[in-house]
Amino acid sequence: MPDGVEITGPMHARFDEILTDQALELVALLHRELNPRREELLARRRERVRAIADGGGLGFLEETRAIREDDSWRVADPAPGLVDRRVEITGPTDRKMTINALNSGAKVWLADHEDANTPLWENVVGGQLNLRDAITGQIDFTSPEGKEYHLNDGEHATIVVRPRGWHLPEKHIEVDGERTSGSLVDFALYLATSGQLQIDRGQGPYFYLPKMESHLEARLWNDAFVLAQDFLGIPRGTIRATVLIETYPAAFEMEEILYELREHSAGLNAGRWDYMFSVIKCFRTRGDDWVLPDRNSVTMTVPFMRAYTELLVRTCHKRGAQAIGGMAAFIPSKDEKQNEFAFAKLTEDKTREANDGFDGSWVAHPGMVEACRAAFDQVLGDRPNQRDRLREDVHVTAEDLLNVRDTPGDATEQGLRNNVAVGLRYLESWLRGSGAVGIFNLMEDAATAEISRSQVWQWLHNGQVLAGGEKVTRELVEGMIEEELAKAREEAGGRESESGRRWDDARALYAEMALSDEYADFLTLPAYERMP
Ligand SMILES: CC(=O)SCCNC(=O)CCNC(=O)[C@H](O)C(C)(C)COP(=O)(O)OP(=O)(O)OC[C@H]1O[C@@H](n2cnc3c(N)ncnc32)[C@H](O)[C@@H]1OP(=O)(O)O
Ligand SMILES: O=CC(=O)O
Ligand SMILES: [Mg+2]
Repeated sequence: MPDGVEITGPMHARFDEILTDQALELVALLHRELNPRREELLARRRERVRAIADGGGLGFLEETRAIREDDSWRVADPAPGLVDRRVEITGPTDRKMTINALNSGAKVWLADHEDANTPLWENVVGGQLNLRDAITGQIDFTSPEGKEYHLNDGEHATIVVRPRGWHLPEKHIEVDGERTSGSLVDFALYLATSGQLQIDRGQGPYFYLPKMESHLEARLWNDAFVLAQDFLGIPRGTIRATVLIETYPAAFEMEEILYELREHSAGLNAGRWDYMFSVIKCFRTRGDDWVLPDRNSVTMTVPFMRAYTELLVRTCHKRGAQAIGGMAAFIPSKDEKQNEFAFAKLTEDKTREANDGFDGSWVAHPGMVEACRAAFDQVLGDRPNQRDRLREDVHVTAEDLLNVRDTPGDATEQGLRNNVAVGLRYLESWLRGSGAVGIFNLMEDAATAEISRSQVWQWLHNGQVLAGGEKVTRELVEGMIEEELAKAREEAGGRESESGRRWDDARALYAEMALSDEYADFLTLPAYERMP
């Protein structure tokens, strides 16, 4: 074990293949060099939230105007495997999903250690083992029912790993007695154990970077890339990273984020669900102009969402970067009518993105890959992307990005109940180690769960009156929590079949997240403390 490094989680079978001396040395190096800055940047986030609560706003930065006005810089050309990204599938890195995602026909697989993953120690290290086995072609799986899974002979999706966001710690690897950063752990373990294998296959270690709130956080990632490449003897610029623009502050720093990462950049993605969460979070105490209607009525065509995606495409293409669309949360359903609806909505969503200039987009389920591809084929044809579509017609202002007031739709009793029902079901699943789950025919993950609890918090603390005339009160929400918990328990098979279930923990956590006066920055932080 390298000096100062301690593993506090169990060493299960084959964990030593991932927790190698070299990988842990890299974790230690990155922790010692970068963790103090990570802590400072997290403190800056808290200051910014305080400033907004005190009446401050968001806007394009004066101090980086020169970067925005300098037309001479571009990001790196797309790396092998990332030239054509018209359809990308996302999902957790368990063994079965890994095989299914790689076989799905998508161009890219976002192998997720963020929104779709509970950072259980077994998932953190086990996911890396699955990735490595997939890259060496030695992955197969037999389900408890006896179904066998192997990689197909054909082309497989390019692997792009999404490490945890800067806010999340890793408690099972300590350096000098301190918890490490989940981001740096996920990044270092993948790079050290699979990076060279990917290079040898003619691709590279590729990442999706989540939940950043400023270009300084992008600079921190870039510094991690440079340090890690030098440490491992990998040429600079080999790593490529696509940044999710999924926080409100980051929407004002898109160009700066591309600039910081330019030799490693693979573009930007519209992380629409976390974006919505961040909008609620940033302005949650600022009154009626900032209150969003029911989650399901905040579509991509409402003014503030439209401004954000238009600016994202414009910014990327101006700098030669790819613009990747957001997640359509629709998943196939066994109900024929519901299924038709899901496919129609997905096609509408992907067609709009393709017409707007996006180079590709996300789906949550293998059953949706073809529909997304078809929508992009219509626009791209044989071209691998449409980076040449500059969208010089787009002129988005700060006011456009901030125009939440003109979002149509109501806050309804049904919307409130749906937030409670989804949040409880999701948290129960998360606490059992499954961070992505299909609920009421939609994909739910950490980002959508954050919306559900934040919206309840905002409506309650804003004294929101629902469309039917009822005011959102603590008693109303508490009553719904009990009712929806009872329904969820019943649907899951009743109390007799509850062994291993965590309904009571989910109720306690949801109530804390939605009702307490002190708003928690991320629900995954207190949730993580409830995990072994
Ligand atoms: C806001 C954001 O960040 S979005 C990105 C993060 N979120 C995600 O990545 C969620 C990805 N999606 C999923 O995890 C899943 O689709 C779920 C959990 C929502 C639904 O999964 P299931 O309940 O298994 O759906 P369903 O039964 O229809 O799946 C059918 C098959 O497709 C597979 N499958 C479903 N989704 C995926 C996926 N994303 N990747 C790989 N395989 C998948 C299932 O494993 C299953 O395989 P099997 O038939 O061999 O058993
Ligand atoms: O990560 C994606 C999102 O929408 O959130
Ligand atoms: Mg997200």
